[in-house]
This record gives sequence, C-alpha cells and structure tokens, in this order.
Amino acid sequence: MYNLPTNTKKWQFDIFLKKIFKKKTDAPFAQLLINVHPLPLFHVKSPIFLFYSASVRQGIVDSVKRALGDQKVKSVVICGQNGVFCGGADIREFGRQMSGPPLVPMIHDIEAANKPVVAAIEGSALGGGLELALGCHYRISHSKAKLGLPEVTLGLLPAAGGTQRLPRLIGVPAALNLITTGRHVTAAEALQLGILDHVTEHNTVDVAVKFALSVTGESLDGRRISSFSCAPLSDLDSLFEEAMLKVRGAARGAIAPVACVQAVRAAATLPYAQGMEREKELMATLFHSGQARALQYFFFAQRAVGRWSTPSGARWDTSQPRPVRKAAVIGLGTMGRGITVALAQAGLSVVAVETHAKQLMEAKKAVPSMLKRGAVRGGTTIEPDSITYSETVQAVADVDLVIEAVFEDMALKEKVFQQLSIVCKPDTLLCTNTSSLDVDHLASQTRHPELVVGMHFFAPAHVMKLLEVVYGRRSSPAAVATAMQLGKKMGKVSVAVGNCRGFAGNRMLKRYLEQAFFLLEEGATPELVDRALEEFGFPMGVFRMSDLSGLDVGWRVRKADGLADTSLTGTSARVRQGCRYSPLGDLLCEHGRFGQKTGRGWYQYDKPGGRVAKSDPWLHNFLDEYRARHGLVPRCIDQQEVLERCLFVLINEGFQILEEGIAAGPEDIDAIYVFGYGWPRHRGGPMFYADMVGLERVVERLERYHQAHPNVPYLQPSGLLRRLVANGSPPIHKWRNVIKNRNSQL
Ligand SMILES: CC(C)(COP(=O)(O)OP(=O)(O)OC[C@H]1O[C@@H](n2cnc3c(N)ncnc32)[C@H](O)[C@@H]1OP(=O)(O)O)[C@@H](O)C(=O)NCCC(=O)NCCSC(=O)C[C@@H](O)CCCCCCCCCCCCC(=O)O
Repeated sequence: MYNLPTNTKKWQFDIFLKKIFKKKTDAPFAQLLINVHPLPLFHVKSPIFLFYSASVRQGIVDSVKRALGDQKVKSVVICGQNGVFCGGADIREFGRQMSGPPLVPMIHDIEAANKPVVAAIEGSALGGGLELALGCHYRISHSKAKLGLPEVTLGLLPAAGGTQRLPRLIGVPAALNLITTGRHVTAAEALQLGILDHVTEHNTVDVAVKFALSVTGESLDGRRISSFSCAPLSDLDSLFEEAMLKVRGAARGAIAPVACVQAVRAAATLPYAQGMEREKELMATLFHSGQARALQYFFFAQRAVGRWSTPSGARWDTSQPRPVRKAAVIGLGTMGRGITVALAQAGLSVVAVETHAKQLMEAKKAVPSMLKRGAVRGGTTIEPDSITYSETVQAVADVDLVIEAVFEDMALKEKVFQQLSIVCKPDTLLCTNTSSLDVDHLASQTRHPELVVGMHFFAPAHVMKLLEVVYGRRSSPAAVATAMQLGKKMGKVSVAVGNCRGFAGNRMLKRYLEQAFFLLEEGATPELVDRALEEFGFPMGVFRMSDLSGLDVGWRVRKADGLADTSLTGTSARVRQGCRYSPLGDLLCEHGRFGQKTGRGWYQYDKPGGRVAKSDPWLHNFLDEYRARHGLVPRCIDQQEVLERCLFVLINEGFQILEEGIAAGPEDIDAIYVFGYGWPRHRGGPMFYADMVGLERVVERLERYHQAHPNVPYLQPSGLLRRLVANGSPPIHKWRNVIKNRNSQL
C-alpha cells in the first residue's frame, strides 16, 4: 500500500493500490489506481470534482513514479474520484504564483512509461484532464462522460500538449474544430472521432482495470500519440486560411482562437518537439493577456449570478423555489412563441393562449416547426402533445405559472393581469415578459402581488441565453427563486434585477443609443459608429442592430413617454424635459424607415426583410440637411470618441444601477451584457472593462464629455464610480464591499 504524499490532505488527494490476482496463474499482479480527484466545492448541491492544483500534480507525479518503479506493478489505471475524471487546471491558480510540478513533463513521463497506462474517464475530462488522458496509452470512458478542450473559452490554449496530441490522434480538421470552439463532446462522439478506445455503460474503473490487465506486456510503440504524424491533407494552406477566417469572424478581436489555429498548424507542419515549443510560446502570449483575465473573470461571473440576492434580504440559498410542472403563455406573437418553445423544451406541459384567431392559427403552425428545428439541433425529442392551444384565458385555471407576453402596452397588460388574478389558482405565479414596464404596477392589479415577477426574455426567446428576472417591491423570495430556477431549467442564464424603467439591460442601452444619435448630429455616420463598435468586438454596431430589431420599437416607447414630437422647431426640437434629445430616430420612422423589415433604416437593403446593410446616400443627405437645419457644424469624430461616448455612458449607468441596488453586483451587469446585448465576452462585460480601463480614466473622460455637453446629465460620473475612485479604485471583486458599506449607511 502506498502512503499518501506528505502534506496532502485526504480530501485533496487520494491514492490507493489495488492488488489483483490473475485468475489462471494466481501470480501477484497489481494496478495503481490514481484518484486524481477531489477538491470539494463549497457548494452544497455540487458534486465533488477536481481541478489540478499544485498538490494534486505533485501527488500524481509521485505516485506514477513509484508505480513505474515498482516491479510488482504491471499496468496503471488513472481515474477520478466521485465519478469525475478531471475538469482540468484550477483556474484560480492562474492568477497566483504557480508552484508544484508542471503538467507537460508530468504527462510526458506518463506517455513515456514502459507499462500500459489507461485513463478511466467518468464525468468530465476537460482541458488539462483530457490532456492527461491523451498522454495515457489507452482511454476508456463511461457513456455519460463529457470530453473537451475548453481552454479557448478562458482565453488560453491547451498547453499541456493538447494542441499537439489531438491533431495527431484524430486528424487536423476535427482537432481544429474542438480546440477552436472549446465545445464538449459526448463519449459517443469522442469514440467516433477516435479520442476514446472504448465506451462502457458499466463501472468504468472495473472495465479499465480488466482492460489494463489484458494489455500487460504488449508493445506500447503504437500507443504514444506524440510519436504519430498528423494524417496528411492535400491542401493544408487553404484549410488553415479557412479556419483563421472562421475564428476571426466568430469572435472579432479574440486572440485565443487565432493562437489555437496557429498551434494546430504547428502540429500539422512540425515535428512534435518543435510543435510543443510553439504551443508553449503561443501560451505565453495568451497567459497574461487582458483577454484571458476577462474570460476567466467571466467564467466565475456567470456562476456568481446564480447566487442572487435582493436589497430586502431574499437570497438564493434561503429561498425555496416552487415546483412548476404546468405553465401557460399568454400572447403568441414572436416572443410568446419563443417562450412556449423554451418551456416545452424544458419538459414542461404548456397551455398557449392567443385570443386573436388568426395569430393563434399561425402560432399553431410556427411553434411545432420551431420545436422540430430545436430538436434536430440539440439531438433531443419533444413530446408533441406537451403544448395545448387555447383562444381563451380560462384555459390557464390549473397552471402553476403564467408568463404574459402580450403587446408592450400597459393598459393591455393591466387587463390581462386582472383577468389572470381571477382565473388562476391563488398560488399561481404570474410573470410578465415586459422589457421595461413597471412590474410593481402590474402586481398591484392582482390579488397576490407577492406572486408577481418580471421575466424579461430576449428575442428569439427560445435561443437567447439571457433572462432578466425582475423582482418587484412585494415579490416574495419564493416567487423570485421559482422564476430563477425555471430560467435555469430552460437553459438560460437568469439574472435577478430590481424594478425600474428598462431594468438593467435596456436602461443602460438607452444611454448608449442616445450617444450614438448625438454622434450623428455632430458629424459621424452610421458606418463610422458601427465600425468602431464592431472593431471593439460587438457582432453588430448600434445602427445595424437597430435596423435588425426595428426602429419602430423604440419610436413607440418614445411616443408613449411623450418624447417623440417632431413638430417642435428651433432649439426646442433637440431638447426634451430640459435635456439634450435627438429626434433623428423619430424622423426616420416618420419616413417609414423601420429598418430591415421595410428595406430602409440607417442603411438600405435590397428588399424588405433583406439582411445585407449597404450605405445609403439618402441617409447621408438627410443627415447633412438635418445638421444644416439645426445649425450644427459637422466635425471629425474618431473611433476613440465613439467608443468612449457610447461605452462609458453605458458603464456609468451600470454604476448608477449598482448604486441603486437594481443589480446586486458587477457580475450581474456583465452577464446581462454578454448574454443579452452582444458585448464581446473576451472583454469581460462593461463593468469588467471599466476596471481594465481604469476607473480614474472613466471618470476623467466622462467629466470631460460632460463639460462639452452640459445638457446631458448622465455624462456626470455616478456617485458610486466616484466613491470607488476615492477608495483607491479597488479591483472589481471588491466593489461589493464599497456598495455594501454605502447601503448599510442608508
Ligand atoms: C467541470 C464542469 C463541467 C462542472 O460543471 P458543473 O455544472 O457541475 O459545476 P459548475 O460549473 O457550477 O462548477 C462548480 C464550481 O467549480 C468551479 N470550477 C469549475 N471549473 C473550475 C476550474 N477549472 N478551476 C477552478 N474552479 C472551477 C466553478 O467556478 C464552481 O464554483 P463557484 O464557486 O464559482 O460556484 C464545469 O465547471 C466546467 O466546465 N469547468 C471548466 C473546465 C475547464 O475550462 N477546464 C480547463 C481549465 S484550463 C486548463 O486545463 C489548462 C490546461 O491546458 C493546462 C495548461 C498548462 C498550463 C501551463 C501554464 C503555463 C503558463 C505559461 C506562461 C507563463 C509566461 C510567463 O509567465 O513568462
């Protein structure tokens, strides 16, 4: 029996030796089962799994050394504990001084062993976990395991030989796909790709031990992946050019996918040792990059939003969600259909209500085909009768939860909530899919305001990952917890936010859009503004995005708010409620230019519904005339000003939202912006970006722009932003302390 490595606690590293006797000969025969797990997670509901920490790596190195040096040991099986092989490197270690044995020589020594080493994979083999398995001579996996090299999603590349061994094992095209996307594959796909040697439904370790016995003494020459050559390909150059174009198009400005392509190219063109050198060099450029920091921050931020809290003290860990088996959707327009699909995909039974016969008929056709497409994409099946359709609200009498998705009109929504309050069971949760209306007001229309919350979906609702769960003043903790849990069940990232106009996302977006309009007044063009934002990493600039979502949407809201009055002339045309206002969007709508759907907006399209935006001379003339009419002298505006004006004002509103407690922490805002508004993930989200840029700089630029535009009050740095700077600009993970101190003084 081997002893645990000194200085390793039992819960950190477990290793045991199993003596197995060959049945026929009865000769002593031993395998080493190295448990490469577990770091317990301090999360009651999570399973235990391991990420390589220094002590784990040390443990593996020592154990493998002893196993290989022990004549009694004939083969080695490496497995995890508690059903998980290995989730890869401990990401938290990256920010600190790294210690302990490095992974590359550790895996190299395993591969060089003269005894068969078998990886027994259960749960996950990700990142460095899969790289370890690739260093083994055989890989046996449970059918439910997931495998992958997700380093690219953390701004890195698989630098423990992953970029060199995987292409040698499964070929360049398949390896490029896995390494540049970071996607996880099922055991079945991994077997088909050739990553695995065998997949089992039974006890993986038992199967691996049996297998390890069966190959004892066999030659390992053909089993060391580093000695393989990549399968030859006829046109390597165009393959890599195509791969480069693809990754550049998928995440503009992201450096890790580009480095991944370069590393795989090295595998395809260089001997293994030189390829490893190239892998190391490329990793060194990524490792300390801002993008790696941003992506690793975002990895934890995504998880942090699940630990929600509200200013009234409701929390994720003390609030019990209610079971939801049957749900209803009221209103089957675009949003309602998407929500119906998302609920059905989550396995709920759904009552879909639409009072307009024509719309109902169309929905009855559209929803099943959306479900079918989703099932094909996700390889799932859907119970066709999980959705029932009705023309009357009475059909929702027995559901556990209703999501209202009627037209964005307060009077109409009020009526629906009054009806629902009468028709539904007294404990039914009533949710509204509004994008900006007052949730408290809607709650006041019902008998149980504590059971009312907002569920703000993003279009298309069955595809977009973000869900803002909006708690009102009287929403009960159970109501919030139920909506959050339902969001998770639908595969969404649910973020709890307070009730205010536009909630967190749209409230910030309003400021961003306004600045973009002001920039046009001052001399910019839609092309210039969009180019700056797209080069920053947004998939679409603000004007292309408006054309896609429809200019009439914002126009309707501005009209309802009494803002869109184009009959005003002179200076009052560009001022509303004492603040600068740009009527440009309203004027375009008056010309019938609603964006892609009308074939004209900020750009022109070849036909209504066309997708390809082309510069429009009409629009440029229109802007010239508009400026001349208002005595505006166009000036040269550079990309930096576009970014600062549009992004810093959005960030400033984010600080205001934090100050007011509408969002509990910066991670919430960042998750909303990355998942709902196309903020480039490799920039971590707007609040993380502010931290990277430096809070002093954000304040300084905002102040300067405010001086230049004194009638734009929200260019003034928010109180929280100023306080953070006064507190020495602490790093983002400490902002909550400053916010908490302030709230506790209120
Ligand atoms: C594993 C999962 C699939 C589990 O999912 P599940 O849903 O069950 O659970 P959660 O996702 O909620 O996670 C629970 C809990 O665990 C935390 N966590 C998850 N993964 C990690 C991790 N890898 N490290 C640390 N912590 C982790 C998570 O945050 C949750 O806790 P919380 O408190 O937040 O609730 C799923 O979690 C998952 O997919 N995880 C990520 C897996 C992954 O991405 N793995 C890859 C890691 S990177 C890696 O392995 C790199 C390797 O290639 C090794 C490379 C060699 C490195 C060498 C360094 C050389 C540096 C050279 C440069 C030097 C230059 C110079 O200085 O000069």
